[in-house]
Amino acid sequence: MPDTTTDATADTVTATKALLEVDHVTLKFGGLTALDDVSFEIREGEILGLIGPNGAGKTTCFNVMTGVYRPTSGQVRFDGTPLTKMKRYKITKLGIARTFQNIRLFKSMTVIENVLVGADAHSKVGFWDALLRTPRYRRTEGEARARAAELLELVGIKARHDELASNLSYGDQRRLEIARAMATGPKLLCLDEPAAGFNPAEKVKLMELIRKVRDAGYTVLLIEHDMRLVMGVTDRIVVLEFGQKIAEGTPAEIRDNPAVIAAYLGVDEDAS
Ligand SMILES: Nc1ncnc2c1ncn2[C@@H]1O[C@H](COP(=O)(O)OP(=O)(O)OP(=O)(O)O)[C@@H](O)[C@H]1O
Repeated sequence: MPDTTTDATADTVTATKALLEVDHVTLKFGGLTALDDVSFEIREGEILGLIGPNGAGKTTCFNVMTGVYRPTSGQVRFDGTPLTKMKRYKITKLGIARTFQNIRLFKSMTVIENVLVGADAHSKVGFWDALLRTPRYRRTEGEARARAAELLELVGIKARHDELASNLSYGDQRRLEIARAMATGPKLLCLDEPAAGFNPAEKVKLMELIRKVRDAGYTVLLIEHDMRLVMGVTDRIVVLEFGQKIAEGTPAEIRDNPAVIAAYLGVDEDAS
């Protein structure tokens, strides 16, 4: 686990390649500029936090990265490939997965079935293979189940694989959402406020899980309101305010940044 508060670690992170690049992205909703010439990158293997006060543009930025919105100008590149005109399912196939602020599970399916739905999005088995239950289909299905079980193990809910998703606690439903997103085989996992509604003990467990996910080889983007969680788990942080990037750096740098403090305290930077 890298200690990202040291300069040496910051240098190490700098040396890794950019997995996703947000390049001068502007997005307008009618007269409102939700993102204003925003640029930053997510580096392979890091946990990047995207923070900012309410309405700063975090979700919009997330939606641009995952193909929900197209930027008015600028470009997003993933592994060097421009995403700007790509359909959402193609973006998933390229290797970007996300969870949602409001949990979106199939509540009447079992826990493992929810993960298998995610895996299906990535499956190479065709319609006829599935219909005729060909050996190729059965082999693939077996592999998908084993993989789904591994993911449930990773997020800590394997013992409950046969339960209905609706029977899980709120915290475990969020864990299941993460496992389902990981089942699409992403390189980049985007978590949209995963700690919403969590108590402090659940937040500590979530931090452990996020680190575990990164240590398993994923790059993680985290939008989160809880500062303690963001500061405790990320390698770097990008801060938005009124659609503009106002700061970028390690948690220690962000904590001491006057523009960030002013944005969060709601005071005028010049007056502070
Ligand atoms: N679909 C939309 N149509 C019009 N305006 C929108 C739309 N989505 C977001 N906005 C506006 O864009 C700005 C940025 O919103 P966004 O939801 O990205 O902020 P946020 O940082 O995620 O906020 P929060 O922390 O409250 O979730 C806000 O002023 C919001 O009202």
